[in-house]
Amino acid sequence: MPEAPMQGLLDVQGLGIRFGGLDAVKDVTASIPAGQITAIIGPNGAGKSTFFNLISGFYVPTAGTIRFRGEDVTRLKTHQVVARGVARTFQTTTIYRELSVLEGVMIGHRVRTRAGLLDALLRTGREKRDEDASRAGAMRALERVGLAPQAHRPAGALTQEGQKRVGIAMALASDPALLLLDEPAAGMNPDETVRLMALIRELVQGGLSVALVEHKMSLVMGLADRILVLHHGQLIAQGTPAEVSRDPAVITAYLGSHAHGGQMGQGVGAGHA
Ligand SMILES: Nc1ncnc2c1ncn2[C@@H]1O[C@H](COP(=O)(O)OP(=O)(O)OP(=O)(O)O)[C@@H](O)[C@H]1O
Repeated sequence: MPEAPMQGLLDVQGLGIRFGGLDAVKDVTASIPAGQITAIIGPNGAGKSTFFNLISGFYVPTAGTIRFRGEDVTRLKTHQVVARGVARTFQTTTIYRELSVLEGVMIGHRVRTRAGLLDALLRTGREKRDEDASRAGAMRALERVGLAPQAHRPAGALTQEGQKRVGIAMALASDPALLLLDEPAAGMNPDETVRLMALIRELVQGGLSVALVEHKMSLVMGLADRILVLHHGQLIAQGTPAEVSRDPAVITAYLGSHAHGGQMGQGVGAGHA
């Protein structure tokens, strides 16, 4: 496959990580463009989560480079990557049920950025100094996900959909340029999924760039501008949803995967692209 031109918001070159004898991600060269929605897909065990953990600074690669806005961020720690404008959500968000939604977003954000959990909970000097800025950032983030009116409710009182939005607000509170969403639609019903897609589109229209890992093909095909397809840790295809869904290598990869063959098969045949 020809190498992708290095002109994205985030570029990876020859990216790889080995666990023991296994190449979970191998020699991936790709770009995540600015102002678009990029989906990372692939059958079970393809390396999607690992790729995500690499580009968000949770894992240090054993090969290759990661550049964000042209800067080499390959070996930076997670909070340094966040500070440069990359933030991620998690499949399951830890909600502090007794705290207000606003406090939860503030703490969730701080834990992943500068102050540690103890700083945040014990309100050390550093925590207090930054609290006002943090509160304002958290409030802006809640506005962006439509939760401002619920800011002072206990987080545990929100619906599951509301709690998912809290997870997105936690990531947005650091005001990222690139938002990484880890299976955002997991556990959502079709109506909730449609509302989530509308929210992601709104965020992108507001200037954010988004990359997501997602199993739900209806969401991927209906939302993504660009798709990267991983299989056995390697990039086997990239392109628009229409291009990727008729790519023979992609179809073969999914058909060969017992767990997800049917799912991708429906996506390909149902004309979502
Ligand atoms: N920390 C780790 N240590 C050892 N092996 C790992 C680790 N993380 C992932 N792997 C292995 O790397 C491969 C890729 O896993 P990964 O979770 O990235 O795939 P995935 O595409 O996200 O899968 P799924 O769709 O099932 O979530 C798998 O074989 C997995 O067992």
